[in-house]
Amino acid sequence: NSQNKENVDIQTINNGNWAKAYLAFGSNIGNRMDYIRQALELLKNAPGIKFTAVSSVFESEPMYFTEQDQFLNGCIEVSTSLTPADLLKLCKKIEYLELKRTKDFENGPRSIDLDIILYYDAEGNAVQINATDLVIPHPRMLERTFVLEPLCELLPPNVTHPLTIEPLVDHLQQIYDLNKPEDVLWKVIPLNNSAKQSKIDRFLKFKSVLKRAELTQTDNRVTVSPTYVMAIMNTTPDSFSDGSRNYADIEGQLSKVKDICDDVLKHYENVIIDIGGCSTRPNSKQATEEEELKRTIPLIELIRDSKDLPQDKIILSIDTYRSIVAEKAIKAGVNIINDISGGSFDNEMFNTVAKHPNVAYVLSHIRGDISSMTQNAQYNTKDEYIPPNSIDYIDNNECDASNKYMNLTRIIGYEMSERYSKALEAGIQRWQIILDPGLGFAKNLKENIDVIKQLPLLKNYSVYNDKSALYVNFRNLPVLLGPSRKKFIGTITQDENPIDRDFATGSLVAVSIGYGTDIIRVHNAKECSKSAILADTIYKRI
Ligand SMILES: Nc1nc2ncc(COP(=O)(O)O)nc2c(=O)[nH]1
Ligand SMILES: Nc1nc2ncc(COP(=O)(O)O)nc2c(=O)[nH]1
Repeated sequence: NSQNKENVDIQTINNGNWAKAYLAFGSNIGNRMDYIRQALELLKNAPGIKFTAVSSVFESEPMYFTEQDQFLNGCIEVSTSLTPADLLKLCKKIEYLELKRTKDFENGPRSIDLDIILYYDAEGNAVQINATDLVIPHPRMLERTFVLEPLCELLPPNVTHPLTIEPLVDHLQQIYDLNKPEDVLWKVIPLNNSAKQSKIDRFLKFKSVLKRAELTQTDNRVTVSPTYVMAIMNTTPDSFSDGSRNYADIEGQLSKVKDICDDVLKHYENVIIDIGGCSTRPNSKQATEEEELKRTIPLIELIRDSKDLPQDKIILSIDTYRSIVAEKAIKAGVNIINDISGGSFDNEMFNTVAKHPNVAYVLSHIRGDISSMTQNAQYNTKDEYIPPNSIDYIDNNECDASNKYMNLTRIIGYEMSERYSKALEAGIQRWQIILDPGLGFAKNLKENIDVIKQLPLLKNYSVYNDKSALYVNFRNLPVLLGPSRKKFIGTITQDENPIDRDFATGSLVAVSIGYGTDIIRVHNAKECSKSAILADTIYKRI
């Protein structure tokens, strides 16, 4: 298939010398995530292999032989100097020798399965093989959403199947159009089991489908699974909204945590509690690291030690931009690092998160730092959304001033895609990442409103960065919004005092869910959970 200039062709992605292969992994026995991580590690360290990208992880219904447990599936992109036959040998060695897989019968349960799906030679031409032990392209890939969905996270929409010459995204859509529920996957974010928690696999789970928007008659991927409520537990004396004076009274905080759990678990199966020991209000005085640790670690330990809290329903998050605080909080039992700085305030943050692949990471958009972000809120946008002029809306903005940006989401999306690429370079896995466009961080009233209204665009954003030859899309990445009690609400509702903004925040919770947010971060968990469950009932039940 001929590729014209602005198309992204495999050759340019393929850094010119080695071959490029796409593998699919699957596991449905034991600690599936562990098997997958071990297989990735073995692959990464194998001679003749260069890891270039890993997709999200999905939970899928077993196909063909359905009397078995659900699988975890995903895809891997590698550069390789191995021939297809040697690459197959390596996969088998990893499956059977290293990870002691036993194959009882076709399509039966397995600890790990590594399949070669596609293989492109050094010139970027798709290789076809039809041997008894190896068929490339994989003969059953076009009937499997658990292969095509992760593959479409790694490959731009113009990449076609070598035999059908049809775009992979179209093959995937054809399966979805059959409307078989078992084909719709759960996108999962694996969460660590700290010693005190039950041993079961823990995940954040999101299910999305393509839905035609009545007004625009365009198809957008929308989430149809329940929203996660992230309840704010600020332990700072000056946090601008709940002014909790009782940050030193740790028993008092524990009882507040109990109340939050009661309030949210009345409507949801899980509750995320976001513990913050250092205010991030614009121009606020920053607590020292030592002070932040004192305010947060003991509380995390107390929560995780508490016998009368529903541990397997509580997901703990720490709101910090400091890598040391993040590391200690993970040891104390948090599952999510919520970093408002997108890893830009502390050069060690990405490396720290990369060491814990079963800890989720909120990658937020910001410009400048706590004291300078308000001056950085200039975005030269126009109101109408003019999509990028390349295939299927792949942006290719060079991030220089000369470019006439058309739209806020293209600016924020591009800037987030750069942080995303840096995070992956540092070894963070795509499956760990939650996106947050950062309401109130280097944004004025108009931008905050536009961020919410353009959420469907951000969730479908993709960019091919000419400089880094990197294709990035945000497909299946969950989005978190934190509108609660913020200044832009007070400006519109004329509520000077943040504590008076809860009712308005409740409205904004519903609006945010309507525009597709997957996680909502709120102060008043009791009242906002009601807004959330109401909005979920309207917008998210298919
Ligand atoms: N959901 C799901 N179902 C499955 N059924 C059969 C096989 C066997 O695959 P093979 O034909 O590539 O060995 N793999 C899976 C899988 O990975 N996920
Ligand atoms: N992920 C995320 N975290 C945040 N932490 C603090 C604040 C500032 O608000 P607060 O001081 O009321 O917590 N806002 C966010 C936000 O919007 N997103």
